[in-house]
Amino acid sequence: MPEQQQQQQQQQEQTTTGGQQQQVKMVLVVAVALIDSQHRLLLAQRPPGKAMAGLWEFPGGKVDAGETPEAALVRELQEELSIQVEPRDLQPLTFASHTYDSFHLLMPLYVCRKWSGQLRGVEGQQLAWVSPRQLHDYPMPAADVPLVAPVLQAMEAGRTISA
Ligand SMILES: Nc1nc2c([nH]c(=O)n2[C@H]2C[C@H](O)[C@@H](COP(=O)(O)OP(=O)(O)OP(=O)(O)O)O2)c(=O)[nH]1
Repeated sequence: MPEQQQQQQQQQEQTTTGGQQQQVKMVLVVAVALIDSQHRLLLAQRPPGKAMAGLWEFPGGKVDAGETPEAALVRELQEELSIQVEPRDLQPLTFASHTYDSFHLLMPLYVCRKWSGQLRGVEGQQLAWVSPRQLHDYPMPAADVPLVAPVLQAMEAGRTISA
């Protein structure tokens, strides 16, 4: 095997088996940019007592073992917001890949414009419907910052399509 290829393989093995490299705890979270007919985005505030309390995030949560990201998101939206979403109405938009102090977050972000049910914060979390202009007034977790531009684009695209 050529030396370069051998080095690449060794690097891969170290990353996947732990080898000499530092182990990374990878956390898979799935989240949604829920956009309503007035082109506003739903943000949820992280409650007191949790990590990053007070920051505004995209609704969602951890993907359980054996679950697809879409199934996890459908479940989380039912549990957190009491709404029903069809997997086909979840459009992949972008993802976050961010290293926090104690874990690495990998978070696919979907856009959803269609749901049923009466939306409410089931866990008592504060919710806000936010216009593109207001979005910068809502402090978000570090991982979410690079997602703001694509989300704004999706909000604007919806406005153009429905105009
Ligand atoms: N749902 C969501 N989570 C986010 C966003 N940005 C971000 O860094 N996260 C982080 C916060 C948490 O560490 C993790 C979400 O998992 P979670 O909601 O199940 O975790 P949690 O800390 O609220 O609660 P727990 O179940 O671990 O007690 O992802 C976001 O926009 N939406």
